[in-house]
Formats: sequence, structure tokens, C-alpha cells
Amino acid sequence: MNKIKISAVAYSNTKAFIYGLEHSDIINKIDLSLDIPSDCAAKVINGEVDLGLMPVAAIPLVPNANIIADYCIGSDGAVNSVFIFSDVPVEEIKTLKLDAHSRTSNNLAKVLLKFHWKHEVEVTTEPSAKTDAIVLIGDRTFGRKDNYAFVYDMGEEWKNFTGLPFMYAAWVANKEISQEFKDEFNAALKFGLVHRKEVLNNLPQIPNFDLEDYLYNKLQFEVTEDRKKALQLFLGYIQEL
Ligand SMILES: C=C(O[C@@H]1C=C(C(=O)O)C=C[C@H]1O)C(=O)O
Repeated sequence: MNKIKISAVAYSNTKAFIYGLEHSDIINKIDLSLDIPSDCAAKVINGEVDLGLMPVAAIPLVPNANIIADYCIGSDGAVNSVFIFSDVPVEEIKTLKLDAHSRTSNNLAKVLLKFHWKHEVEVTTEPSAKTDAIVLIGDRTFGRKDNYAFVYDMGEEWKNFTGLPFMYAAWVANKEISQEFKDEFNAALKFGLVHRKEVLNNLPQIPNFDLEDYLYNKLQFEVTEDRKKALQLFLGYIQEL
């Protein structure tokens, strides 16, 4: 049997899912690569993999996209790893540098600026650009909140704006996946979530960052009705950018 090719995010937010896959029989049926989110998206879009834990903002670019699992990377309010870090308050930001790792949060920043804060900024992707503010996601944000004068948690701001939780990344396939595989995949992901304690024990301590709170409280992993609603709303706003 051909193995199902999968790309997953290489950040701590995905470690429980990886633990679950690696401790289940399904590991023998898949070919797993760990990538930065923007590469996960590229691989699902260009067909290099069959499915990926990919940034939801890129879903419209995936041919035959379908969300195949009951789990995702989400939050309900603050997530503590998706930020706009800024030298000035948001209403004074003139220039914003996006994060090359991101697809969802770069778009979330633009959506929040335009529709929530109603403030126009010049956006750049140029890594060496000097800007008033930056988008930064994932492990590279851990413990860095104190380094900036103004810190905006985009999960929290999305909740302030819409009253809804958020879904940053979902398990998206670019082809039909059998129900049997989906069931086994869901069971493996769930196993990983149930074993978060082991995952936590295997991760290094990070100064100034509460990893336990992150894995158990800030991150939420269920694809709920409200999270699906938020996804549709978010994709609609992206089209209006
Ligand atoms: C919560 C997070 O969710 C993520 C954010 C993503 C994005 O901005 O494109 C993609 C995948 C997730 O890893 C995070 O990375 O901190």
C-alpha cells in the first residue's frame, strides 16, 4: 500500500499530535514530514503531500480541499503564540513586517487592522525591513513578550472583534481520504492529546513561558461548530482585503 504523505507543523503546538501519530499503528501507513507552516501550505497546494496540518488561510488555494480530522490548532481568545509585537500602540503603527513562516496569522493581522482596528498600515515581507511592528508566530515568540512595548495577541483580538474562537491550522487533504484512515487518524490525534503530560515532560523548559498553560489552556484542539463558523468568517474577510 502507498503511504499517505503528510506535512505537519514543526512547532510545539503540534507535538501532541505527532506523539499520537508516532505511538499508533498509523505511523506505518504514513510518510510524515515536519515543516514550517508556510511550507506545509505549499506542499498541500502543490500536491507534494496528500494532507497537511496547514494554515487555514491557504485552504482556498488547495484543489479539492477537505478538512479530514476533528482536531486542529485553535484557541478561544488568547493563544500566546500569535502576536503583533510593536514599538507603538496599534493606532500609531505605520509599517508592519509579516512572518515568512505564517499564512494564517499574516492574514489575521491584515483582517484585524482593516476591520477591527480600522487602521491602515504599510505591510512588507522584506526580512531586513525596519518596521514599527512585526507579526511573529510559533515557538519563536516564547518568552519574548517583555521585549516589546506593545503586544497584541491575535487570538484575543479576534475574540474581541467577533466573539468567536479561532482555528489557525487544520488537517486538510487535497484528495479523498478513506473513512477508515480518517477514523484511525482521529484516534491517533486524540491519543496524543490525552498524553500531553508525556509530551510536556519531553519538551525543554522555556524561560518566561508557561508551556503547560500553553498546551492545556491556551491552545484548543477541537474543530467545533463555532470554530468552523470563525473559519468561514475569516476566509470571507480575507477576500475583502
Ligand atoms: C498558534 C499557532 O498556529 C499556527 C499559525 C499558523 C499561521 O500563522 O500560518 C499556521 C500554523 C499554526 O502553527 C502558532 O504557530 O503559534
